[in-house]
Amino acid sequence: MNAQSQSFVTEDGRTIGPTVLDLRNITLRFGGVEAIKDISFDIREGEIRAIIGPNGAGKSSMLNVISGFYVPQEGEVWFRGKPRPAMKPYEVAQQGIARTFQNIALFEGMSVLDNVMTGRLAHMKTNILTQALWWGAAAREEEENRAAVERVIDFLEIQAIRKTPVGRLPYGLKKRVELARALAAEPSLLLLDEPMAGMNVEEKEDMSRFILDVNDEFGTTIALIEHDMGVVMDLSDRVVVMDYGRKIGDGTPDEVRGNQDVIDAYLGVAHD
Ligand SMILES: Nc1ncnc2c1ncn2[C@@H]1O[C@H](COP(=O)(O)OP(=O)(O)OP(=O)(O)O)[C@@H](O)[C@H]1O
Repeated sequence: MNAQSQSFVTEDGRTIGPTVLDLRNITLRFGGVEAIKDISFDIREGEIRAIIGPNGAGKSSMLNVISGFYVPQEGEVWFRGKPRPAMKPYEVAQQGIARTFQNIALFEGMSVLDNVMTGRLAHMKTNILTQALWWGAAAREEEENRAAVERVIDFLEIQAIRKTPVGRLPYGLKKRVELARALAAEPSLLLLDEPMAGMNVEEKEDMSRFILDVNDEFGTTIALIEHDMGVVMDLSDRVVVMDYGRKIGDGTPDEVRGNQDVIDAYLGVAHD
């Protein structure tokens, strides 16, 4: 058994499983700009893994590599023990990876329920032809999709707004609906791009609780980008720190807090 297939226990007694996603020597360029420079790190089953760093460090680019939106020029993405070929984002979604976006990407004119329902697209197997030929399968699938969506709506406590058009909701609730849509896909790996951005303290507390509950109840592995250091350090099992496209730190919140490169580059400026 190699190190990547072993489990370990975190500082607060949580068991983290084997490696789900292994990023190996990833380099991503946009023309002359190297957004990611030779970065390697892994994400393990059941953990909450944060990616932090100053503006422009390359965090969103990294999340886009993981979600299949960008294909790196160098390096490999290994998923569940196999190198992942270049894939379309919907193929990545079919592998059980779902995400939310830095700038909310919902259908503003549609109801909360319909928005969350779009999260089931990766699960929809029947097409118009099979629906016409075989009503039974289509009806069963529709029922499963509805049930999954209702579970998520209950879990995230958004029953009261299920019929409300998303455009009428306050910002914090929109972020929660976006999380609901990602969860409706029943992902095994959930990617959250700044889930607390623009939220007030109360909304951040709610979102933190939901993220922890998702991880706890469904065992969902979570990778998140977040600027609020308090939130990151409270939520995460392990943290990767990026700066100017490079990885400058990787470890538990305590290890990262004590890393001089991180203090110099980032934490030191904002936090004592
Ligand atoms: N589509 C793109 N085309 C060209 N350059 C890009 C593109 N996306 C990102 N970059 C550049 O890559 C670098 C990393 O950007 P990225 O958005 O990944 O950083 P970030 O850490 O997520 O920043 P922030 O915290 O501000 O969101 C930046 O120099 C950015 O200008």
